[in-house]
Amino acid sequence: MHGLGNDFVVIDARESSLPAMTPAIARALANRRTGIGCDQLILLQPSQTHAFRMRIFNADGGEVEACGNASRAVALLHGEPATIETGGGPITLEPMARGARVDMGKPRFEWDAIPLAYAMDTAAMPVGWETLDAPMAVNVGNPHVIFFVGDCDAIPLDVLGPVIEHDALFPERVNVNVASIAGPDHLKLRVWERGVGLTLACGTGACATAVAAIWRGLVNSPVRVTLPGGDLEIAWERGGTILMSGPATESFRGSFNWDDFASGAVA
Ligand SMILES: N[C@@H](CCC[C@H](N)C(=O)O)C(=O)O
Repeated sequence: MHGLGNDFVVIDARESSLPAMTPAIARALANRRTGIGCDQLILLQPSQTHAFRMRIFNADGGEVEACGNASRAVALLHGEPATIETGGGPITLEPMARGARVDMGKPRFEWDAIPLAYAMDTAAMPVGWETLDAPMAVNVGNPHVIFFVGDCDAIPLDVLGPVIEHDALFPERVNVNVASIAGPDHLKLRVWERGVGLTLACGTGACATAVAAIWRGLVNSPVRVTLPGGDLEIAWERGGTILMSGPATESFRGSFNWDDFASGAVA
């Protein structure tokens, strides 16, 4: 499945049992040369507390807390409204024609909730990397840092993204967003995703960037966020939860031999 070109292998194990997923197996499945190939591996499993549980593994094999685009894809797959469990907290899915609306929960702004390595004002961080400075950090289930720039297409995100992702300021690493204000209700955004790299779209990046722009009074809610893969609409009022709406697509259904990946036969 994919959301705006951010693509996923979704394994539906809600009614079947699987051997334990490991970072090595996730990495092997995500490998575009020798595996199936995806930005994120999504594993659906039973939940004790909610309709089901969505686990997310980045292409580097690391398990993470949230994925906005996959949430819409999973809403489409599930086909009816549901509140589900994720590592970043419960989220509510509402499928729509060719996509979904997702209540992503409340953003967090405390420095230790991002998390950062030490205390600072997360709304105007006194830090910078080359031409990028004074970002805002927001946790929307997963950690994001957001830079507002004149022209986000002019930023060498392929160079600065990995440097910022791995900076010691971010003990759990970070997703790096560069955004430009395209109008009072419109943002343009590019994202360097933690554990993946440049992607065509990042749903949580769009949520975090919209929240940061609304917080700073740069745009109104709802705001259209244009990513390289297409558009999302994000609505957020101070104190409230984030509503994300946009498309999702099922590309194909298939099967694979688990043992090929588990044994290391497929790197
Ligand atoms: N593509 C995702 C975000 C996936 C997780 C992220 N790379 C992280 O490490 O937190 C999205 O659509 O939100």
